[in-house]
Amino acid sequence: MPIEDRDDAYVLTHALAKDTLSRLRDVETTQVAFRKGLVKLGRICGYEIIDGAMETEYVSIQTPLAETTGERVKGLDNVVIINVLRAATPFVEGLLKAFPRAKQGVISAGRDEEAGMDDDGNFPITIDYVKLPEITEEDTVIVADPMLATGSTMCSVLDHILESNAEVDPAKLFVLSAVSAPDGLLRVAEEFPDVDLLTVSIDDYLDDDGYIVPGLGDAGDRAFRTT
Ligand SMILES: O=P(O)(O)OC[C@H]1O[C@H](OP(=O)(O)OP(=O)(O)O)[C@H](O)[C@@H]1O
Ligand SMILES: O=c1cc[nH]c(=O)[nH]1
Ligand SMILES: [Mg+2]
Repeated sequence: MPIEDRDDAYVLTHALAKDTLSRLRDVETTQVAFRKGLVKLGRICGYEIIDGAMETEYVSIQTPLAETTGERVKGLDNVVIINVLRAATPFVEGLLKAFPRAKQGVISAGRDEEAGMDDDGNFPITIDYVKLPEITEEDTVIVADPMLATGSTMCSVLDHILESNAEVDPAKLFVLSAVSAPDGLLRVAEEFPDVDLLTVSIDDYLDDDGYIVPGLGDAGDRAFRTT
């Protein structure tokens, strides 16, 4: 089974996802390789979500030689992908290879690193820009952000998504990350019990600056070559 239920989250265990994440973790990985790795990981995660969480239906097909029965994935037109700027941009580029017809939303969210974490381990979050598509009851919504650390960003993002769609519950709501910290998973699960958390790795802990250890450093800085 490529998706394991680990209590805190569902973990995507595809060997290529682990391989790709290991390359992303390496401090020697260059900006270009890092960005390409996030794209690749997004594509693998997309395929795994299709395999593990979406249904198929039988369809009748006429090949050049005979009539036969084929299988198609249901609901691919009812997928919404939310890109949490900025680090999710290459990750979402990969996801879109699996869900090319997805509706897309964008939320620009940043941790106030200067203010730092408060005593409860949360960061102040600045949300600058929100543009979301309409979300319907048939939709599978995937909120993508490669890093889930304290969970402060994701909780703010989910507040915005759910407030802007207060009348409608989507069929499924996934939070997809590459690397998660136990604290962040717990916080999102407590505040949003109806959300399914998907991740490639649950790492060990957060350091005093709110970085995931062992983690991969600052995903936005590594992908965009800022410091
Ligand atoms: O769980 P949290 O403690 O909120 O941390 C996770 C957030 O931190 C990073 O974004 P950052 O604020 O560095 O913005 P960036 O993507 O522009 O680099 C990351 O992409 C997440 O959005
Ligand atoms: O470890 C972390 C934590 C937050 N954001 C990142 O990019 N990395
Ligand atoms: Mg960053």
